[in-house]
Amino acid sequence: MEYSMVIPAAGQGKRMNAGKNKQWIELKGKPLIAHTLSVFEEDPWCREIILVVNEAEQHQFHEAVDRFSFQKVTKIVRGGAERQHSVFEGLKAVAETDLALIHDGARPFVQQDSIHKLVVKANETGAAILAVPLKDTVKKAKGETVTETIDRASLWAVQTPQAFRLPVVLQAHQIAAESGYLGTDDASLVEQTGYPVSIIEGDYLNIKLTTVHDLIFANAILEQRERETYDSSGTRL
Ligand SMILES: Nc1ccn([C@@H]2O[C@H](COP(=O)(O)OP(=O)(O)OP(=O)(O)O)[C@@H](O)[C@H]2O)c(=O)n1
Ligand SMILES: C[C@](O)(CO)[C@H](O)COP(=O)(O)O
Repeated sequence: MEYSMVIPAAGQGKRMNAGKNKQWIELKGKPLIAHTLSVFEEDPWCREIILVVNEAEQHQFHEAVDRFSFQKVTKIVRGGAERQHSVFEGLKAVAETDLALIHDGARPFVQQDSIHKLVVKANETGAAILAVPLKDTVKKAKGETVTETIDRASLWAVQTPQAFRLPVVLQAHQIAAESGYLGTDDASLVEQTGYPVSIIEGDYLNIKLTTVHDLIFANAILEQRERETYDSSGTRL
């Protein structure tokens, strides 16, 4: 089962407050975006990657793709003001394919088994997302006063990749662009069309690096994975 991958990386990383696009923050000596691209470069099911970047950094992204030899990056396209606009530009650049996946450039830790479970489901249903059950209680508030506690039994923390038959997600983006609807994920646009979206339980380690605190978790995850890959004598397992 093959898929095309759209990776939006055209944000500014404002909440990270690093003074640059967080995609260039180095983890173990490698830029964040390179960690994310490696996942799909190494996935045999991934047939092409469309990288969506901001205009000011196009050259920098081309350099990174060459430096790390990301052969599957077939196009680097310009994003837009919002994540949704960037994704739409990426989808328009996808070559004819059955399945299009969309994955945040800021999520470097998604693992192949989660991706493949998602792809199998999306092949069946036409639309599927990765998510994890919420672990915290969620409340609504008006100012500093709680107004409602939401039953968390049916709540999920949504991740990416999100996987869709290409015509389904392209049409949803087209409709949203015409109506001015702005969603925080691509599945919400598909839901707006009435198309059912399936959930596949993912992995809590598939975090999105958004604020500086997430870098602590990121380095801990990398340390843990290194320990799993090498034994105490430094021999690769
Ligand atoms: N106009 C935008 C905004 C976001 N993204 C991408 O969408 C992913 C998820 O967005 P987010 O984590 O919010 O990244 P930023 O928008 O860069 O962060 P911030 O909101 O803190 O500025 C990121 O890989 C980001 O680069 C994008 O391609 N185009
Ligand atoms: C798409 C997403 O990662 C799903 O949780 C999330 O909505 C992206 O939000 P952001 O504010 O654009 O990072």
